Amino acid sequence: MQLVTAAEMQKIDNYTVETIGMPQDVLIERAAMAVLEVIGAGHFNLEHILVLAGLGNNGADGVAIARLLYAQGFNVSLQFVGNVARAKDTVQRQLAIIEKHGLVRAEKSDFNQATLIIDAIFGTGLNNILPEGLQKMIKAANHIEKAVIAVDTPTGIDATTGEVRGAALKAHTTVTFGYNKIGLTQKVGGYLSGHVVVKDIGLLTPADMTFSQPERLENDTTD
Ligand SMILES: NC(=O)C1=CN([C@@H]2O[C@H](COP(=O)(O)OP(=O)(O)OC[C@H]3O[C@@H](n4cnc5c(N)ncnc54)[C@H](O)[C@@H]3O)[C@@H](O)[C@H]2O)[C@@H](O)CC1
Ligand SMILES: [K+]
Repeated sequence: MQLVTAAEMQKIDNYTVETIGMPQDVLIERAAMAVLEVIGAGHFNLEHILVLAGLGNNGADGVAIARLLYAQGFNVSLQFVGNVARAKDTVQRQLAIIEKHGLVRAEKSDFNQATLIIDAIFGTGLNNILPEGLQKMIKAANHIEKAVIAVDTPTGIDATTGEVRGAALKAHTTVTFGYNKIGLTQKVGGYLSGHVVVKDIGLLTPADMTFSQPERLENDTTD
């Protein structure tokens, strides 16, 4: 299996979108569909699904996931973390769709009511310690031990090193896109990611791509 750093994943994302010309919204839709597959295949309690979304592409995946769940008739709440006015274009486009679709954003989340939490706050774009308010929220969410599915990476885990950036939302399952990330296999990140499922969403790798960590065979147990 090939493991990648956050920077390598960003290079692959950029190549797919900028060089190949795959629309980002297509990748977001495929990412959301991949997460729905994992939700459907698991034994999660789907009575009340809470989607926590950030302001970048990880958040855009989250809005698309909430929309697909809503369209299937699930009881879903979508809550943003951060000021939506500052969200990336990809998020704004997803928001414009759900507005017409009828899914209303929740102003405040009730963790106690949720039977499943979808973590789409930060993914491979995480580059700093989490804001203090978010750290508090994450610690409170970890405390009540709800089932969490992380989108691409658990929020707060550095995808390259597996270190916790202030606080991290513990996942039961992490659905990661394209390649598994080194940080989801090492240190605390390995534990907090739970069961990691790698999903193909149509990302394309440049032919001359080099990776910092050599590919390992599935049954290779050497370090
Ligand atoms: N780029 C693409 O083409 C695709 C990206 N995808 C998703 O997009 C994610 C990466 O998206 P982004 O690069 O937009 O990044 P994120 O959505 O992970 O983060 C959003 C932004 O938050 C800011 N940020 C980082 N750390 C912060 C901190 N500690 N406190 C406050 N703000 C902080 C950064 O400006 C970052 O770009 C992936 O994990 C994946 O889920 C998928 O939708 C597939 C396609
Ligand atoms: K996430």
